[in-house]
Amino acid sequence: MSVPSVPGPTAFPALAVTVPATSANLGPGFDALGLAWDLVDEVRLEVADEFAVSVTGEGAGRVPEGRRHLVIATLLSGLADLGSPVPDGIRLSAVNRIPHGRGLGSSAAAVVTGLMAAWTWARPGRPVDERWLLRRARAAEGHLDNAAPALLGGLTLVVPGEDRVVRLPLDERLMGLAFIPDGAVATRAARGALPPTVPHPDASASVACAALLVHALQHSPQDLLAGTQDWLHQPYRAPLMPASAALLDRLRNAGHAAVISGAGPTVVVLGTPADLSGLDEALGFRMRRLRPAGGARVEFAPAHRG
Ligand SMILES: Nc1ncnc2c1ncn2[C@@H]1O[C@H](COP(=O)(O)OP(=O)(O)O)[C@@H](O)[C@H]1O
Ligand SMILES: N[C@@H](CCOP(=O)(O)O)C(=O)O
Repeated sequence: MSVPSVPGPTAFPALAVTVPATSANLGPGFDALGLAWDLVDEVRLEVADEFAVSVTGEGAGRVPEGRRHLVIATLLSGLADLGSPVPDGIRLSAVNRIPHGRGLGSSAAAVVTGLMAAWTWARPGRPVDERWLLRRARAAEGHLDNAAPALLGGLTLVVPGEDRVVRLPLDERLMGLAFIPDGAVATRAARGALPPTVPHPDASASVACAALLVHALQHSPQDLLAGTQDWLHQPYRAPLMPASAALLDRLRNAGHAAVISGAGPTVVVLGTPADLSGLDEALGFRMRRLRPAGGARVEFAPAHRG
């Protein structure tokens, strides 16, 4: 079946999409909890005669160009899924701030960007269908704990077995401090390091910690250290990121609620401004203060000139 071509570029207004970085897992909430941060990718998209990609910042010169660029590939598959005409070309220009392969949800941000644009082009004026977007994001990513906060902002919980998400309140004092290493670890490789089963005591301790973590994030920062213990993924991934694992241990032994962000290798310390003050630089890591942020936004943009 051939896809109908578009009547003309004016059918697809130029779009500006912003999507935040995210920390998935947050310790014991593997594939379930996620938090959006004020570190944002900005992408401008418009229909053109061919596929053209221009990236500044993170991933510049390294991400695939043309149809294989993750935002464009997701946008095209989203349009096709919605039964929309698919353009012959797209011009994408991106200002990327989310580092790639560091556990801060860059790929989920790219997927959410493409899906938000697809929805806006295919269903102009209609509020985004959250279930559709989450279903497509799960198909692309395999898990929803990054895409959910990237879409909705704040703290989110993925409902098990469903393409549904609950947005949770967050203590207003909560902040993060990221230690971002120079080297990347692909999420796919980090998922490959996980065992098929875990001991029952580890699973039951994780349930208690995940529940305590939600309580701590909502009302009780003093419980963050106890609530961020993890037995499900961080220990198994430590050999892939020894410097991050060592930093994690050092910070936790000093009483800080440090976790591996997503699949790593970034380490994020959660806490109030007072909890995070006085934390020192770590060799081989750059530090970035993070504040919780809102979710994805899409706006009409002026057409490209020249
Ligand atoms: N903004 C982007 N534009 C194009 N490709 C991207 C973008 N962000 C991520 N990617 C792709 O996703 C890969 C990183 O994904 P992943 O291993 O899941 O790590 P992360 O923890 O950063 O999401 C990059 O190497 C790149 O191929
Ligand atoms: N739950 C996932 C989260 C991956 O997050 P990312 O930011 O590293 O892509 C996992 O732990 O595999």
